[in-house]
Amino acid sequence: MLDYQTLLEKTCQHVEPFSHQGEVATYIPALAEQKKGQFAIALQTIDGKVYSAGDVSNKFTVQSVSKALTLTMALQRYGDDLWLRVGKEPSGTAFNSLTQLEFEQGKPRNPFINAGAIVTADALYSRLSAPIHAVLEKFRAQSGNSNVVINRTVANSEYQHRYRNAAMAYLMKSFGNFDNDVEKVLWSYFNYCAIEVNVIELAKTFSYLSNKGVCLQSGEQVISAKQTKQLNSLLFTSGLYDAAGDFAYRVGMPGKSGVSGTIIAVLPGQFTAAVWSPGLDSFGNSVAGIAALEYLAEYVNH
Ligand SMILES: NC(=O)CC[C@H](N)C(=O)O
Repeated sequence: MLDYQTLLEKTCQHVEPFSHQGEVATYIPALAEQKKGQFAIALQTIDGKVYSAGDVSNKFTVQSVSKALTLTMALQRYGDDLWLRVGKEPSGTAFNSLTQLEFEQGKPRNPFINAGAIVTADALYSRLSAPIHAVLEKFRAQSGNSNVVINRTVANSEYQHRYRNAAMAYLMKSFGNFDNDVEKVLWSYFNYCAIEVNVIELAKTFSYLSNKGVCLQSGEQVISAKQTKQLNSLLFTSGLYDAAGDFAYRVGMPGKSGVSGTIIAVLPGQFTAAVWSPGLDSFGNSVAGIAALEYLAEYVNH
């Protein structure tokens, strides 16, 4: 097998043409300013070593990748009771689809589509006195960078253009699956999405997913080894929305994507990887990001 550093550099070369493909997200105006043609990749192995290549110092907002961490924090507090409010099945619909929610009485299919993450944010809101601060602090502790911040421009832009997410949240409220003030919970959700990192920080934040629930930076047992397996299974079936099957087939690892063009991928017992490239396919997933992980997957043992 190639050593990781060489592999990441080869991956960068391989995906260069893909990094110009796709479209940057425009439905959040502040994200529309991202430029295509950029690419970065990092991974942290379970012995704590970090490898990276490409535009490594570039910052981006985590977007829906935050859903994996907020789900983790909700599982810490609710355990399996969380599943009374959100399902575990793949949705087969877009991340921001409303239709299923009406048919299924306001219970979102899974915690990774927007509706599921918003109801998870509502659950967290009930248990935390300062939820935005708590999630940000978690990112800081697990990324090993105490200076991680929230991009206020992106958070405000998302809140201003919140119509679809607000529609989902109010629909859930109408079905009785929402406990707190909708606007306050939405604001917290957008702040989680607007946390800003680089690929190294992001890979490190999710090291616990490849390391039986133990964060390599903080040393904390974040969730149990069993819950980690369960969370990885859900990422495998639903982390890339209605493209989860294609991603599973091409990459073969649990993953979570975000509309800033970032994706994390987990190889349990080996490493957590993070990629970023802003050009998105029609499912809202990074074109070069998926191509990179597909390439990487050919060279690693799993
Ligand atoms: N897929 C995503 O990354 C979506 C997250 C984005 N903040 C939204 O709510 O629309």
